[in-house]
Amino acid sequence: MFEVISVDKAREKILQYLNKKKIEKVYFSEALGRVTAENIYSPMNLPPFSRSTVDGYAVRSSDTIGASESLPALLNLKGIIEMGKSSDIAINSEEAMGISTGGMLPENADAVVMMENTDSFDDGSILINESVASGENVIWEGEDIKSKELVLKKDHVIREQDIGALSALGILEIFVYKKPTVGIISTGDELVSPEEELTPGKIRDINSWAIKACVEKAQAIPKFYGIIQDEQDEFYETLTRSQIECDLVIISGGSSVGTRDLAAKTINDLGEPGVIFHGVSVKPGKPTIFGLAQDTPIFGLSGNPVSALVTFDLFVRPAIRRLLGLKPYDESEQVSARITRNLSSKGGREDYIRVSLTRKNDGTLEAEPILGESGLIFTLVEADGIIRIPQNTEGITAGESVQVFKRGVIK
Ligand SMILES: Nc1nc2c(c(=O)[nH]1)N[C@H]1C(S)=C(S)[C@@H](COP(=O)(O)OP(=O)(O)OC[C@H]3O[C@@H](n4cnc5c(N)ncnc54)[C@H](O)[C@@H]3O)O[C@H]1N2
Ligand code: MOO
Repeated sequence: MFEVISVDKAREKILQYLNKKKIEKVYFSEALGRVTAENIYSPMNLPPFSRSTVDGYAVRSSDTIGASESLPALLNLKGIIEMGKSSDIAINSEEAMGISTGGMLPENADAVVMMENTDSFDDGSILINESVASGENVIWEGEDIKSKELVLKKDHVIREQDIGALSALGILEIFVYKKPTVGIISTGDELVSPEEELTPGKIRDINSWAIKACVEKAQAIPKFYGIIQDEQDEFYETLTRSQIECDLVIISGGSSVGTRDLAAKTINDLGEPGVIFHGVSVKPGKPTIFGLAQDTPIFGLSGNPVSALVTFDLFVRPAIRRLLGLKPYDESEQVSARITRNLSSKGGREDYIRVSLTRKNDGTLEAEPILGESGLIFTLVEADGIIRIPQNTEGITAGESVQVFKRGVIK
């Protein structure tokens, strides 16, 4: 039998071995949610020229001193600045030019008077009914960011606005941490693929597909290695191939200690350091394995689909997030809710209970436990999340507030 360690210890050990992030270049518009692997500096001033923030007249502010509705300043209209065109005209003393919001300020102008604060006089001149200060209604060249200034720091998670900023600066390619390729192996003589007809004793493969979806959701790239039989040579050959081709490998099934359970043995057969731990004091997911073959992290998850998915969240997702340069645990994935029933738990073990969530009229959430064996995928289909009963408690009482790890979108 295996020796179990706590969930915290298991997570600590996993992260200890996951410190080799790879880097790749991506097109800026594909970078949402990725993490910068370099400091990015601006190649230019933004805006590249001083711009008006209103529709009106570009002026020299000194020409408007003391102007008011009762005593307007009369300025000569030198023309109109067209949008998207460079203005090489300069204004001189007592001159103004028509300008639109975003238009390029003519040379010598340092302010813009809003249209509504002017009156037309004749074709060639305009009355200015207010005085404007230097810089009023203007964004100066480089006011947003200056050439060589830091745009995005290394280890920054790229958001929508960052992509807009990269576009503004014409920064087309950036270095980010590489999306890990994750090998997925399902094991078991009883498994067939979803297209196949079932014959007695067979079941369709759940884990390959559910884990593939988990991997995609975690922003990594899944790579299927199919269903392999509980047979040593095939297992060894597939694991060797996947360990070479992938950044991380997930095996489901064969994690326990039965004679057919080949995962731990095969990970050890692949060489040093082999299995790092086998067995975690958690339900479901007790037989979880973590090991390394030639530096490639390998997870052996239980064949029971609910265990496989719960332990993916607990152990594999933090590992993938680490390789992507993200913080291993994302607290935004949790919400608080009130539990509707008493739940007991064996001390010395963390229990994860599936729950369905209901939004009450007062806006709070209620969590209803869904009990059942970890082989029952529909207990997870009906669930909106999972709650944790900590290792050193004997349960939770109805009405208590609990943290729910979301497994889906809360309606
Ligand atoms: N004598 C003991 N037996 C078991 C123990 C134990 O402590 N002593 N632990 C049980 C627990 S808890 C778990 S969890 C499982 C772990 O088993 P394995 O990881 O070795 O997985 P398998 O035996 O291969 O499969 C378990 C179960 O899941 C089904 N399965 C497997 N793969 C898939 C798949 N891809 N899609 C759908 N279903 C799958 C498989 O048919 C089995 O029913 O061990 C218990 N036994
Ligand atoms: O530890 Mo098992 O994962 O309860 O089904």
